[in-house]
Amino acid sequence: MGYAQLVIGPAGSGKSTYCSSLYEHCVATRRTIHIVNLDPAAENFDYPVAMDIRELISLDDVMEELGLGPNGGLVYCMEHLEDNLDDWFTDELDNYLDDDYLVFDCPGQIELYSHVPVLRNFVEHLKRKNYNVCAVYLLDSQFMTDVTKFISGCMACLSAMVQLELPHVNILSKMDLVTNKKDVEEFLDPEPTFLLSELNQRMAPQFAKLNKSLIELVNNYSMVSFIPLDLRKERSIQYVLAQIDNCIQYGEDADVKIKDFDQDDDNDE
Ligand SMILES: Nc1nc2c(ncn2[C@@H]2O[C@H](COP(=O)(O)OP(=O)(O)OP(=O)(O)O)[C@@H](O)[C@H]2O)c(=O)[nH]1
Ligand SMILES: [Mg+2]
Repeated sequence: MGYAQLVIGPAGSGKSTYCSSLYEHCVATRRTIHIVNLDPAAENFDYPVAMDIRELISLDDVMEELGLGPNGGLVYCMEHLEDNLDDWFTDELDNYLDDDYLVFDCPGQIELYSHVPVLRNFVEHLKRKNYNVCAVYLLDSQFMTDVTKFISGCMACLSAMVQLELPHVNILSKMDLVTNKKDVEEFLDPEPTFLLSELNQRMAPQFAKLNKSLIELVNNYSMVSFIPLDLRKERSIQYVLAQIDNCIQYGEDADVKIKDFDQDDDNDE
């Protein structure tokens, strides 16, 4: 059984930075993880890149040869990855062991999470290869200071969840930039009634019915819950990682292995 995090979220929400901090955390705690770059437009990396979509296809070539812009080019690259799941990607995956832990640093284009089925098929492929997969959705805490942004952030997140049908952990990134923690805390695990009254206050009366439906929708998918992440704090990274590990049942198997190992040791004596 392998383990995988699919790190997703809007452009600039901090996905790649999260991946590199997670990598450093794992080095410090002597844990092995491999970070995979799935963003054909990425250029600089603060983590060692275990697999790289840019080895499969070049965004510059695609844009030049097909006359596509950066976003169309990216979608083309991702679809090319989809077409190569059974060969290039499977070959790459074969370099890793059954119990390895992979973290996929995804591009931020929102269409990948709303209606382009590439990531969905990518996840299905990982599952077929016996990986436990968890979606890690990053939302920038800078956009969490008022209820309308919160709801729109939730809707984008929800559309990703409906697409991917994966267990997910929602993270509020860049908490170090939040000066007034109180403003954000209101939105970490909010009561639906609080959200509704905030929303009604913000918007004209004719939206009351729509507001109610929106809050019900977000609430029914039980996804209005975010874990704050402050990358300056080791404890914060550790907590987030523990939640994700729990989601993909990572620790459970590891415990069994340590026990097996100890027993072998005993036998040797
Ligand atoms: N202060 C602060 N800045 C951050 C944090 N995480 C990311 N940033 C900054 O936010 C910007 C975007 O971060 P990235 O990690 O590249 O975001 P991304 O989600 O990978 O972006 P795309 O791949 O373009 O979608 C960079 O300037 C980062 O330095 C954080 O925790 N704190
Ligand atoms: Mg990135």
